Amino acid sequence: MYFETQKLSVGYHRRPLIEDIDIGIWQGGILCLIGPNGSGKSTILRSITRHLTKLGGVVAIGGRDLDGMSDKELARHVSVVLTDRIEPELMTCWEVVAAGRYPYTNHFGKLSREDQRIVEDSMARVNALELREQRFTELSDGQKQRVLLARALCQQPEVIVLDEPTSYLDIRHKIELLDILREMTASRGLSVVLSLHEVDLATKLADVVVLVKDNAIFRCGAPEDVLDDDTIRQLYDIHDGSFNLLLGSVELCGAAGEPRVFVVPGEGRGAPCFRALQKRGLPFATGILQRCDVDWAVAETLAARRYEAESFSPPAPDTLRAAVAAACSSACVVDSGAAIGPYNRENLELLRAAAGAGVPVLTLRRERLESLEAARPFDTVRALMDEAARLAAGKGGGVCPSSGAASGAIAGTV
Ligand SMILES: Nc1ncnc2c1ncn2[C@@H]1O[C@H](COP(=O)(O)OP(=O)(O)OP(=O)(O)O)[C@@H](O)[C@H]1O
Repeated sequence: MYFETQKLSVGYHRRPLIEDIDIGIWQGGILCLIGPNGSGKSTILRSITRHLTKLGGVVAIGGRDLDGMSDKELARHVSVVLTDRIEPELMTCWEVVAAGRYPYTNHFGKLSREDQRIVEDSMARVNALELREQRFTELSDGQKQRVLLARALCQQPEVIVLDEPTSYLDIRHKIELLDILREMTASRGLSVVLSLHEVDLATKLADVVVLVKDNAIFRCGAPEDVLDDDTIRQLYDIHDGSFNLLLGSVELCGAAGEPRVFVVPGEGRGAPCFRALQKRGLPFATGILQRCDVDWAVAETLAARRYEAESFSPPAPDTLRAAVAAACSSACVVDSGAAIGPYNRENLELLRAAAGAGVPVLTLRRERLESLEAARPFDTVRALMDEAARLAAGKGGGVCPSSGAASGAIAGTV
């Protein structure tokens, strides 16, 4: 490993917070700490960079113990972007970035032409050149973050340490930051050690993730091997709602209770309907859901009841029968508008059965489906859900299907 810690112990007032930290990353690699608030990520990063005195162990770069380096020497090897907001009175952004050249300048701190070129280049890399004459204290948090990154790059370090560098950045600047780090690791062999709160970004950026929890390194390894939905639930003690790593999406807790609305999903079109129902506090059932559909992952958390089939397969007859019965006894059925083909034709049967049983079918579909003329089209999810909510509250005045009608529909379907 190019950068590594051996039996590192970190903490405050001589009291260890985390001990025996053995982590490392190769030249050109990215190591990312993730974990809940207060788990110790910043403490580890500050101890690595000597902003905090470590309580024991070794931090080394290229086999050299950092303890043996002067501050200036350390600054040539390691640069740092921490969460502390520096407030340099009256300094322009150019001057803040130029301060990153101090490990290379003489006693008078005079910048050579080459130094000036590097400052300019670093600012250009983070798209901050237009801020050069502005006072640092007058920038937004996101702009400050970019200027501080430019300063860290300007130090031309071998290792860059960043504590939650994305926290103030909008989506575009987050992507840009991650691109810059990836480009620097690939082109210059820079090693990166950082902490992130966005687990999904960590999976996309890091070569190694270190999961920090309960005063210990909980797990460590390649994100592909270490991170899954279960591990994340454990890491963050998630009980309500869920996090889906594949989609990088957080889902809140779904409404519990007897479903009054039935959603026919597919192609990810079910998910916006599920979320709209969740926001209205309406429990819903959904089917037929295929495991390969992204709707499946969202429904797993939000649906009160699910009727499922294996990927690219028809549902089991019992499942279909139960789904039809559920749809036919709902206050309304929502057709999310997914294309119907050989692998999900049962969903069309389901819609027809519900319509045949007199259940209002509300659809987001643009084209009318054959033998589903009774479906009421809606242009927006919101308008449709307003109607679904009205019907679910029993204000529809529509037909409440008799059990006879429902069973007839089921018999005709299956
Ligand atoms: N200066 C300090 N003195 C004593 N304890 C501290 C100090 N700074 C932080 N701590 C404690 O150390 C623990 C770890 O804090 P740390 O800031 O490292 O967590 P973190 O994982 O970076 O959290 P977050 O995700 O919220 O930034 C916390 O319990 C915190 O209260």
